[in-house]
Amino acid sequence: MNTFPEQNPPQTQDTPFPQPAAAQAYPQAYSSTQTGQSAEQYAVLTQDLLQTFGQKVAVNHLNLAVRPGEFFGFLGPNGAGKSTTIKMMVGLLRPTSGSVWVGGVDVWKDPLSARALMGVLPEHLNLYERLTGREFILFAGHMYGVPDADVTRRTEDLLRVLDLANDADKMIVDYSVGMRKKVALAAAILHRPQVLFLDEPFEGIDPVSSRVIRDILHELTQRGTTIFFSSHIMEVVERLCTRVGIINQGVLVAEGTLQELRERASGDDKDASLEDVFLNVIGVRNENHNLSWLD
Ligand SMILES: Nc1ncnc2c1ncn2[C@@H]1O[C@H](COP(=O)(O)OP(=O)(O)OP(=O)(O)O)[C@@H](O)[C@H]1O
Repeated sequence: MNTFPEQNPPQTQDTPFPQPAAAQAYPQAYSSTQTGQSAEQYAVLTQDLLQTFGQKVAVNHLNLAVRPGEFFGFLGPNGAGKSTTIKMMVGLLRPTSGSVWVGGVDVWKDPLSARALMGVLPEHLNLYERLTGREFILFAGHMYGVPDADVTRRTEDLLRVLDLANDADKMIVDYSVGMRKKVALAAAILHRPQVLFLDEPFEGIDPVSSRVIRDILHELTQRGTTIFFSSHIMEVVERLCTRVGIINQGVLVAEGTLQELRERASGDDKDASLEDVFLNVIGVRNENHNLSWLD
């Protein structure tokens, strides 16, 4: 009996890249989730995840397996389905069908246990605008049941390293885009989550804070946290990620280490950048992009 698909469905678009392969990379994940045996071996596991909005298939039978401690970069062009996938993974958007496990917990069957294991920086930040930055981070720590003394100490540490200490007593409504993102990030990591989901964490962040955040994320993975993040910034993904998945039109079109993706997507060009690989995988061709009316 094998009801689980071996691969993601065929791509809707003609690309030079072979079929992706969470199911090939981690076949045991997919052979035994049917019997409920192996989800706990994975930090994040999706099985046949589908999301439709009317006629639009935003995420198309996604099968993805992320191992504990991996730094997984999730790439795709605008509208590819990254945020929709992350929302289904973290319990913000119920899948049309399919399953998601985080830390072995079925997110849609046991959402409270799953949420306790994760930290989330969503695409659209929904912050308590009338709290100060410090109050918001303290509040998040208490919500996750972190002991009082730890909440206080970690909050002050995070405010300091994220360069928010001078604005800690200002209300969030008066924060800049980057400051809001940093305070949301602090709230997402204070309880030392097992799995951290970040949707575009570097958007609107200055280079100094960007470096600090990269260092914090690296440190978290060194200490066992799994990170699943989406980004359009190829250099950051290239520098940080141990594995990368590329989604296009809701379909996972490539997955692997950077080296594997380079070899598969760019043939002999072993020095191809992630940007080259990305453009190759999603099938971008060199076309004339001139605007004739600018002449
Ligand atoms: N609530 C919704 N209702 C209808 N369509 C939606 C909804 N949310 C997302 N979509 C559609 O689903 C597709 C995937 O959107 P999604 O936000 O997941 O893309 P993305 O990869 O995160 O894009 P970006 O990089 O631009 O943030 C898009 O076509 C989008 O218009």
